[in-house]
Amino acid sequence: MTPFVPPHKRQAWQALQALAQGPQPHLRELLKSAERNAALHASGAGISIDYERQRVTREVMQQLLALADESQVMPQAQAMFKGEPINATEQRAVLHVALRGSHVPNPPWGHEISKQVANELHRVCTFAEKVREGHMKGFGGESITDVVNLGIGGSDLGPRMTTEALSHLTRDSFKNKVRVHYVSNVDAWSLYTALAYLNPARTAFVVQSKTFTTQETMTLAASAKRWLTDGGCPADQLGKHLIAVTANPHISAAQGFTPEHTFGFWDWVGGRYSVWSAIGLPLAISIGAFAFQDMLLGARAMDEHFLTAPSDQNLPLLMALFGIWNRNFLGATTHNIAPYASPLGKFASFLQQMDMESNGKGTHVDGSPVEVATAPVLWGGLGIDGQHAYFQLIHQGKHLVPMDFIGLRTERSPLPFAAEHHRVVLLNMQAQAQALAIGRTPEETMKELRDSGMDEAEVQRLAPHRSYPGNVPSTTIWVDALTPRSMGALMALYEHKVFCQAAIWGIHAYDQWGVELGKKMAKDIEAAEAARLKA
Ligand SMILES: O=P(O)(O)OC[C@H]1O[C@](O)(CO)[C@@H](O)[C@@H]1O
Repeated sequence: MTPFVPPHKRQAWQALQALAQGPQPHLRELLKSAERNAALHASGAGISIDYERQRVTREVMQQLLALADESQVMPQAQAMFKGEPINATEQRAVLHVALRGSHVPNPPWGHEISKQVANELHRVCTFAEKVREGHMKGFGGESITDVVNLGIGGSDLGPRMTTEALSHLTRDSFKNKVRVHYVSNVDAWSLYTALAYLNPARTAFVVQSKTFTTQETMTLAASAKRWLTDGGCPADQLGKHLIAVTANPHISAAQGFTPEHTFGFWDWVGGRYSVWSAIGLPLAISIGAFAFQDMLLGARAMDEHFLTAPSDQNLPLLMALFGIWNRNFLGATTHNIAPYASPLGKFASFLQQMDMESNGKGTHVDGSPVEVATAPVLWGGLGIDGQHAYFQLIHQGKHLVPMDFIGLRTERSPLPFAAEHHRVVLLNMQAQAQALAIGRTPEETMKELRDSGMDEAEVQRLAPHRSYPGNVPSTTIWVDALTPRSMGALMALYEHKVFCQAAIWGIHAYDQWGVELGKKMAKDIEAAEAARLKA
């Protein structure tokens, strides 16, 4: 690879700047070309994207793709898949992709890693099935019926989000006798409300922490042990109720977690990319080992698509490029994620960590300050609910908010009238995308008001309030149906999008030094307080 050049010094970046400063056709104009619209679609791994509502002309697309080339995005991706230490500030490889490819012949990351991954995956899946079948017994010999996940950030958001997205698939499963709960917040109410109706004799805790030093999680784990002993569990039987998932098993072992209840992963798995590892254990308990492995296969399918699809058909790369165009050239400071499928209610929260903890950076890989914008503020939630809450701002406010609409082509809920619900959901999604894109001019508004019989003075008074500037860019992401496989592909799509953007911005996506200062200060305050009490 050639020496690092900051993004704004690259030829394609400068060409894009010139294009952005020139006359920009409104989406209303761009969308008139049926030929253009027909070309702006791509698909792979069971997912397709429609991007005719991005504010891109042929010239812009050419330069965006040239920028990806000039930024050596794909050689950087190959370096990641080969296990090169691309997380340079922590001197680590970044191999979450290996977690879903242990079956791949001749893996670029090497057979040894695949072997380790396959072994641990086997342990996780076997254990998850044992719990689901009621063979995990508590101190009184009764089966465990409730599993409480204690973890935060990447040790919570991935399994929590996917459990909500996919557990409906297993609701009727005769095998699953176990409910899974999640507690991330160290606020006592959070633990109290999760435990209020649980029976200590039938409850197990999965303490998930890559480091096994996170203060919030360790505080929750200590209280969980206390709750168990207060509930009658003899101290020497606590191990029956405690499971550790960590990359630091020597720390969990020192705290009494047994080897058979300890599941490992590796320092080359970033917390926010760890749901594919043993961190997925509560999800596997919830949806079953088979479905969990299916999710891994979906992610692997997206990995293959990412590595092999040509640039102009490559979903993660295209989504990264639209993000760069909107952020760096059209000046959007935020980005909204709007799933139109209620099981994806926590998807935006999951992506917030993935995107903002990865790319909320201000230093280039060579240590120089970044002079262009990096990750936008990513936010969102279920589109249907957003329509009746914050979409007002997106339609008429002063922020430009590019959007990802996520829709399901088929919906499989067992309600007999589900098709009617799905129809209403999808027509709303399509209407919002179109309304945001084309808007409604004052002239069109006046005509509509006049046609409704309104008198002219009222037409003049109301038209400015009832017009819409439009020109809000969006991508519509179509998922065939919500299954473990498509979920895996969708998550991996965003992971690689984040990777591509970091590769173009020239920043490290896989460290998170920004979160450390606050942690250190909390420790300093704690130490000062302890010293004051001792004095
Ligand atoms: O799994 P751990 O080590 O408890 O860390 C939890 C989370 O905390 C962070 O380090 C941020 O503080 C995240 O990156 C991570 O996912």
